[in-house]
Amino acid sequence: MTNLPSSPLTVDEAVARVLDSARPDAIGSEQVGVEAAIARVLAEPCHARWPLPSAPLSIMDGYAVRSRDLLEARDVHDAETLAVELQSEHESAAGHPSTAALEPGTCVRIATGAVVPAGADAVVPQEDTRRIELGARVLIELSSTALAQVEPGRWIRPTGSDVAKGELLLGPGAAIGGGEASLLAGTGHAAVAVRRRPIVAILSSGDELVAIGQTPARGQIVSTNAMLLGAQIREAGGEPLALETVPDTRAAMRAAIERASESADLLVTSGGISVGDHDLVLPVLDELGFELSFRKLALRPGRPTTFGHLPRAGGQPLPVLALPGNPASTLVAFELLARPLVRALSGLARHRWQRPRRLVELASPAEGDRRREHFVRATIDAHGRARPLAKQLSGALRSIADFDALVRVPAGRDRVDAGEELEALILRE
Ligand SMILES: Nc1nc2c(c(=O)[nH]1)N[C@H]1C(S)=C(S)[C@@H](COP(=O)(O)OP(=O)(O)OC[C@H]3O[C@@H](n4cnc5c(N)ncnc54)[C@H](O)[C@@H]3O)O[C@H]1N2
Ligand code: MOO
Repeated sequence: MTNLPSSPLTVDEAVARVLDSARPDAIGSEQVGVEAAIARVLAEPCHARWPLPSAPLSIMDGYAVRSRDLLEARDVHDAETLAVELQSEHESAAGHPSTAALEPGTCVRIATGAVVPAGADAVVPQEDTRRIELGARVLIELSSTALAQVEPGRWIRPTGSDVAKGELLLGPGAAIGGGEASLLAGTGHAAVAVRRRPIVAILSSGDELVAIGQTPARGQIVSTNAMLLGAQIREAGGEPLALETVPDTRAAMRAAIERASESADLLVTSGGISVGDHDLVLPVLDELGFELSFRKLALRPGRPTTFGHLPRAGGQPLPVLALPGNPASTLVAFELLARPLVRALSGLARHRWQRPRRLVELASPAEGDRRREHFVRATIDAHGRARPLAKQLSGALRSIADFDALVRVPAGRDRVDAGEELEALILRE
């Protein structure tokens, strides 16, 4: 049987315990196409298979030149402008490099992104030139600006200047977004090894719950927590596994937990974790050999939040976070405890497990709690100030809709006045 600790843990202590127990290495990886890797976590180091750019490329539309010619005219002969012959048959366009080497005293037309031909070592932008037609010949007159600015390498991206061949692109734990996928794909990775998404089983329980779409009878409510948790799990990078809503019977609860234990990397339950006669989550977990880590937190909303591990024959123990059923308690306790755990299990680098926190000024007062830290749901206005929602009861659906931040009112403060600054977790910008 589970022993109750004398004083509840603080949120920070509880988060540390949850994260210390995380075993990300128990979750494997899979090979996916690079586009499918977006929003996933890289599992292995990736090195560039070729340099970028793979040849010297022009940064400007203009003319590829030999800088020696221009520097000689400028520095030796004091020329203010210089006309060079255009090799009009050897244009270098993007995807169509010129194959001819540039002769002294000549230039070729070059487009942005096109390969600089052999012999050329600088580009002169088109706007610093004038085209002169002399019968069949075309001369390009390079202006005084062009002469003043020219130097070897001017307006050219050298081979490997973006990425060298073999360079480490990204390491294990990197979060892959569009930019990272572009870097990988552009250097030869059409497929990459990503971490498997942790499977998070969701179990909601309660005889009062009816399915979404049904009209609840008196005393019944629509079961919304599984959907809420599904959204939070996906946002955290996990894969939700929704178990059916179970009635308040030991047999049904036990069967659902055993099913979760077969395939999940984490089990999150909502409801049935308080001290009522019908609160069966902990008794059933105990029947199954639950190893308790903590049973209660100095957290509002979310006081009865419970965490521990269920042994599994021949495998890693299953971490179980039992969240209170009140919707705000479910949301806040998931955000504070389960989200960092899902991110840890997903293989993300440690500094990305928790949300960044920042100080916000209150635009209106926030209510506190004598014994518990209060995570107040608040909107953030255009000036970055936090305005707590009017309703903060943990059972109020109004208290979890249309807010931007969780503002942290320390335990022991009854009220914090407008104008004061508090730490906040920004959930949406
Ligand atoms: N004597 C005590 N009573 C309570 C205590 C206490 O310390 N001593 N703690 C209170 C606190 S704080 C909370 S929070 C709740 C938590 O209770 P449970 O986790 O056991 O949750 P339930 O009783 O099952 O449900 C609470 C509330 O949430 C609604 N609910 C449940 N599941 C869902 C769902 N899937 N979708 C939407 N809403 C759900 C449920 O209908 C209840 O209204 O305990 C206090 N009591
Ligand atoms: O902790 Mo309960 O979650 O306040 O209502």
